[in-house]
Amino acid sequence: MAGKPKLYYFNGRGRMESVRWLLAAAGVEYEEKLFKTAEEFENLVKGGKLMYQQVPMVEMDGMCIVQTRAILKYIAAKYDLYGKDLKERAFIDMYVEGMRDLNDMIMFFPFSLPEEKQKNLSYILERATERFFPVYEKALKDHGKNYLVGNQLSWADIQLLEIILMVEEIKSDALSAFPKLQEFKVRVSKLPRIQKFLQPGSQRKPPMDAAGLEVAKNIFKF
Ligand SMILES: COc1ccc(CSC[C@H](NC(=O)CCCN)C(=O)NCC(=O)O)cc1
Repeated sequence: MAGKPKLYYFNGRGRMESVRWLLAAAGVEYEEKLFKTAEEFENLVKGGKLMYQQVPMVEMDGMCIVQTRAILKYIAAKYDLYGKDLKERAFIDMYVEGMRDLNDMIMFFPFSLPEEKQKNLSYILERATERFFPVYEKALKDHGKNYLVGNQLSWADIQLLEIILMVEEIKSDALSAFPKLQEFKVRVSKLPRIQKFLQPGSQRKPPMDAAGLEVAKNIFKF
């Protein structure tokens, strides 16, 4: 019997948070190997398990999977969160890739120069509310079902809830013009596995703060 997946990363969201969300939505328990220092990370690199000497890395099913998209695709396919056919999979990919574009803007925002923070924040919110959220609002409206793709929960729904909550951390009323997204957020947040992941004390990580940023900079030598 294979053991639980092991997630190798630092104690922050970074590029691993979407993996945490997807495993939680799949109902899969996992262990975290959270390194705190550059030395610990270098020892992991020396151990030879990192194909490109980079993390995130997820050890599962006898593999050391690296590259966040590769990890997410494997988990989505394995746990029936990747649509029922190629066309559904294509829509899931289109949706999650757009969400990744927005996620990357938010993920790297803490690295903004002080004099650019306000400009960058405005840019993130403009893109979220003018480019990305309208796509998912329309998709929910046109599809007329509870989920973005097909008639069951998929990776795209999990990623959408994650990005909605991240944008609301920046601007709490970000969904004010998106009634379908508001309904979606309430509905998906109530799914038992998601509800459990959203509870305090879960393996979900908080937004990056100044201390966490310094840890990441020290580990990865930004
Ligand atoms: C707060 O947001 C972040 C974003 C990224 C990171 C660093 S993730 C670790 C990095 N991995 C990658 O760049 C993977 C890219 C694959 N396409 C890493 O392992 N850096 C070490 C190195 O590149 O040598 C930390 C906090």
